[in-house]
Amino acid sequence: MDPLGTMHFTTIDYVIFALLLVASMGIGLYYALSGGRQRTTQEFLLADRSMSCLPVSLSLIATFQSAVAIVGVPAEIYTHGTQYWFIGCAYILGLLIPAHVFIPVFYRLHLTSAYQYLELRFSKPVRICGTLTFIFQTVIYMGVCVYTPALALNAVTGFDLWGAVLATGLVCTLYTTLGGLKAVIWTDVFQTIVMFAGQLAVIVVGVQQTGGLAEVWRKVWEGNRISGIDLNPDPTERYTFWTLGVGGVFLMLSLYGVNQAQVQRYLSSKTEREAIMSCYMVFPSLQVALALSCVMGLVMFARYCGEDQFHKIGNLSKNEMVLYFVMDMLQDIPGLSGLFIACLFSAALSTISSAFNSLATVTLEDLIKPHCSSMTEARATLLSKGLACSYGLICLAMAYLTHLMSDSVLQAVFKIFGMVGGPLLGIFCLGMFFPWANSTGALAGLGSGLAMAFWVGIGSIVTRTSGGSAAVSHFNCTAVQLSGNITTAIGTALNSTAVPTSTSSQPMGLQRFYSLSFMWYSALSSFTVVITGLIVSFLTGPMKEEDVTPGTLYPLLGNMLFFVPENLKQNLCCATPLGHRF
Ligand SMILES: O=C(O)CCCC[C@@H]1SC[C@@H]2NC(=O)N[C@@H]21
Ligand code: NA
Repeated sequence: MDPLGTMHFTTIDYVIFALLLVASMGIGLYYALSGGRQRTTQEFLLADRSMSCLPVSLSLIATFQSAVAIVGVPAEIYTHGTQYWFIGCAYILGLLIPAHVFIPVFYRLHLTSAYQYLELRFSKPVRICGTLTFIFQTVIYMGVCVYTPALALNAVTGFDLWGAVLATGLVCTLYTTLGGLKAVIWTDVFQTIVMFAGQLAVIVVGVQQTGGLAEVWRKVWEGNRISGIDLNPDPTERYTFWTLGVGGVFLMLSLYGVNQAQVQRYLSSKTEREAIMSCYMVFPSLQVALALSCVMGLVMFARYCGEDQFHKIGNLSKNEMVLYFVMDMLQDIPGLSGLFIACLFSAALSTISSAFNSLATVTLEDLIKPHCSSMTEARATLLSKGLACSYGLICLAMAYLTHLMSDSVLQAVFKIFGMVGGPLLGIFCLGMFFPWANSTGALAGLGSGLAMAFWVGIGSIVTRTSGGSAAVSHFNCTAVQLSGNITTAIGTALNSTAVPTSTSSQPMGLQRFYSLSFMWYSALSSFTVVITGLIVSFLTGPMKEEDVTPGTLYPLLGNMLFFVPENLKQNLCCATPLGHRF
């Protein structure tokens, strides 16, 4: 094992990587030539609303489990310990609320695009703004998802960067354009299995090569990587139980509650019950995905924390050192490094294919169809295929911009979701829970939410203080004092990889605002939307409940007071309109 760039793939590794691409293409072709042969938008965009909960739930996971998590989470655990694992607590409410609030409303309105809701509840301009916001968020996100695996691979194995980006982008564009949502969902199922297998392989081999479970646990424990629950209420602390467990709920709601890619999967289910079941089934698999990536970070720590190992990865970027670790573990076992490469690209493919398909859906449904209602079904389907294809090419261009991103892609993605997904969550909540909200209020709300989010987000990037630059903890995992020169080596390495330790004097005023943890962006921006939306609605004449389109309100109060008898609720304020019992 000598320095970087000399890790070679054997033929079998390339074969496994090629097999992943061929299998994905095969599924795409199968759905292009079977069933209705993708001749209607109902089939191309919604899989004929015939899906059952198992494939939908695996596709829901795959959509927001990209190479960013596969590479970024282990790097996070390695450098800062297991505090991040507490995001698992956000999955409970983060999936229960979508299952019992958002899915029933969207499913009973029989929508195709989530943003049709905004026109039904408010007006067409609100729908257009929602759609454009979603397109902006998704185009940036998928650029990061394509670039991350290719960049990390290239740095560690010399794997041709643009060859990988092109191969991934083109194969993905092809099978998404050919096979529609059915192909995207079933390739997601296949790719999720490959993702889990690849991570498991690294963990098993890593534990075995680091001296077994007991040895790994001892090193991890002595290297204080196991973080206890951090109840620090300071909102500028990057990851605490509050930023992850509570801030994370808003992040999950913006993704699993109102994001078009996920809503489309709920709508493709054959019944509302199947859609709700798929949301429930996401919970265990998402916990497994989180556990795999966290354990991978712990095994990586145990492997390299020793004084004799650290020099190998001391000067690598976070993402590169994860790939180095993987290649270090799997290099000598034929095919396993190919399996992990397939795992990395499965993560990327399953995310960007969902992005292409959802982008094509909203562009057709929200931006094109309303202006040419006379379009025939065949033309509409052809157009949605053309859209999926053109979004694929845009994605490759976005991939190029991504290498400007900050070192931690995980952090960059959380910021994108917080800054753009948060305001979208806010506008849907404004519509569903507040009957008085009108479309002027909704537009003002969305605008203020985006302004607030971009103010804190850009501010944090400009002043490079997003979420308080936590000090990088020490790497020694043995109680034994390190000999002089090695300590220097570790110290030097730390300086090159360490983020500047948080300044002793707490930042004040605006500086403190900019150092708000990015995990609070979703909550902050969605609250801004709701509060501004309500104020502007009351100022411009609030709507009356009877004027609101039926089925677009979620009787929050009515359902919270489920224990109050119906007749009493009738003459109170918040009767649950019969037939809309959620
Ligand atoms: O694309 C990625 O993998 C990074 C984004 C992660 C999005 C959120 S984080 C909580 C939930 N768990 C996941 O695996 N994805 C979503
Ligand atoms: Na994915």
